[in-house]
Amino acid sequence: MSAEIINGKQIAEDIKNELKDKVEHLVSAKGQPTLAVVLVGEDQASKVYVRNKKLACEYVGIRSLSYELPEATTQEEVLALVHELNERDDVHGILVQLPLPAHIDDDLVIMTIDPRKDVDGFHPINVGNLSIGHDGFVSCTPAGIIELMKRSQIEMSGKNCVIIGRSNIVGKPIAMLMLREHATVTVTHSRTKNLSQVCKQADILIVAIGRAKFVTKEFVKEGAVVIDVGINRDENGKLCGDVDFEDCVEVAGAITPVPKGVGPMTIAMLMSNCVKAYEKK
Ligand SMILES: NC(=O)C1=CN([C@@H]2O[C@H](COP(=O)(O)OP(=O)(O)OC[C@H]3O[C@@H](n4cnc5c(N)ncnc54)[C@H](OP(=O)(O)O)[C@@H]3O)[C@@H](O)[C@H]2O)C=CC1
Ligand SMILES: Nc1nc(=O)c2c([nH]1)NC[C@@H]1CN(c3ccc(C(=O)N[C@@H](CCC(=O)O)C(=O)O)cc3)C=[N+]21
Ligand SMILES: [Mg+2]
Repeated sequence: MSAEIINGKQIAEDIKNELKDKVEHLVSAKGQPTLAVVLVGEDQASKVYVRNKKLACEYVGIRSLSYELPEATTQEEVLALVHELNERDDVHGILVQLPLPAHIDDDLVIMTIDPRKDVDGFHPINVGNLSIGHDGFVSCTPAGIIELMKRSQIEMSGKNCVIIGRSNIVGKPIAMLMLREHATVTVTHSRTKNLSQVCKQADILIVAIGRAKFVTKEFVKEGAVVIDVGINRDENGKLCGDVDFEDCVEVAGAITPVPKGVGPMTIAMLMSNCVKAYEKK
């Protein structure tokens, strides 16, 4: 039996269409919803994401302002720009593409963003609200994973969920969200012993490591749901996930591909957060 392949691209399209409708009805006296995107330096992958974000904005009816700054931009200059965007009434969302160049402190920049404009959900206020179950911005990739499962009728309540990765932008927030969905959650990382055996207990396995095709079928229980967050290049330079798709598709019950899985959902949820920031204004 081969797994159901979850079409993240299609679900993301559905969400963007819903948002486009919503924005059409909302836009009136308040002016157009606006996202400011800040990119520092020449990272090629970042440029691709930023372009995808702009295209999504255009589609949904969100105005995007883009600030593409040279690698040599100082921390003070980035902070000054964030302050300026915080102050502007016509800017509803601010996204500073990570990672920033090494001479700039990511945490300091994130903390400077007005939490009400923090559509990435990275500010400590938003992270705190998520962990105590209060309303706020939830980071886009984890929010996208939950939405993907809901719209694919995947039951989360009472299920055994194992996450590989404990980063602030994926592993930790997805753990909080899966708890909120009443899953039993295990978070694993590079010091976890017997990783494949722990993963094999999972009904839902979420993988966010950053290593091409790391997860093979030895990690996957028969019929499990496998969510692949990884974005890597394989030995031929082709985009691939952290999961060895060809190997795992045989044992999993459902699986997300890379590309066209979690990635497009991240962008759809960013659009959703921008509309939310605009509505709250
Ligand atoms: N699709 C999307 O929208 C997005 C995709 N990504 C992708 O997801 C992946 C993960 O990103 P991110 O969370 O930022 O990465 P980080 O590098 O911040 O975190 C990686 C995590 O994986 C763990 N890890 C590394 N090696 C192993 C190993 N051999 N065994 C078990 N655990 C291991 C690390 O453990 P430890 O903490 O012990 O070091 C760490 O917790 C990347 O490929 C990234 O490109 C990221 C964001 C959005
Ligand atoms: N402040 C900030 N917020 C982020 O949300 C953020 C970030 N920084 N830095 C980098 C990561 C990564 N990320 C992705 C977004 C879309 C795709 C995506 O659209 N992927 C397509 C393929 C894209 C391609 O062709 O390369 C897919 O998987 O189908 C992937 C990864 C957001 N991130
Ligand atoms: Mg840095």
